[in-house]
Amino acid sequence: MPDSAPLLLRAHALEFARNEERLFGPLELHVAGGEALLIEGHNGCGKTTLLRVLAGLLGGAHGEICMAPQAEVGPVLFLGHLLGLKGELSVEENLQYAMHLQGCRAGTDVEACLAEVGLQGLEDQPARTLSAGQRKRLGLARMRLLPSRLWLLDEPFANLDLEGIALVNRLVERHLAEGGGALITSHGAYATGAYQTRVLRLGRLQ
Ligand SMILES: Nc1ncnc2c1ncn2[C@@H]1O[C@H](COP(=O)(O)OP(=O)(O)OP(=O)(O)O)[C@@H](O)[C@H]1O
Repeated sequence: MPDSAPLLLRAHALEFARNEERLFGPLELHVAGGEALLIEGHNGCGKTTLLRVLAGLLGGAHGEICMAPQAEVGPVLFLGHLLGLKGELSVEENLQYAMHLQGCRAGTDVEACLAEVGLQGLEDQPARTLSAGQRKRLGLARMRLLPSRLWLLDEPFANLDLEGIALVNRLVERHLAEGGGALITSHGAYATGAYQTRVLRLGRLQ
């Protein structure tokens, strides 16, 4: 990473406990523009919990989390197991709704994002009728569409076929090339792309 790359996220002495039992930490981590941090570890080691804490979706952690100002880098994008899609809205309406709330990345639009993830032709289909892999692809289209510089991706490869896994890697690579950053959880069953810059292994650093 160039020294001048802006820091998107930094956590210092970050710890999380449940029922007085420590799940992870204390951790040090940071992600700058152009970087991907892969968070690895076995099932149940706390990867999703860490991402939810960083996204501000789960309270109760100790330590410091510093985010780049939203005015500069847009809202944080969190892609979780629950994709936050509206089942009664169509594929296209889901993206239009998200864009209405959060805006659009420069140089793209709903149609281009749907084509990019292979959902062209399904624009009018209600999201609730999509397969698990198609739903994940719609989540990826939204990820590409919104103007967020920081991506928090929880198991983005789950439910995808091989071509879908390559698609995730392509989208991340392009995001980094455009100055974005990403934290990506994985239990190690999938190959990440050449973009991977650093690995944080939960369950070993503690
Ligand atoms: N809401 C909750 N209440 C109580 N315990 C929870 C809750 N959510 C997660 N846990 C527990 O916290 C631990 C970490 O869960 P987490 O989902 O963060 O793990 P993970 O590393 O993402 O796992 P996986 O690879 O299976 O997705 C697990 O033991 C889980 O049972």
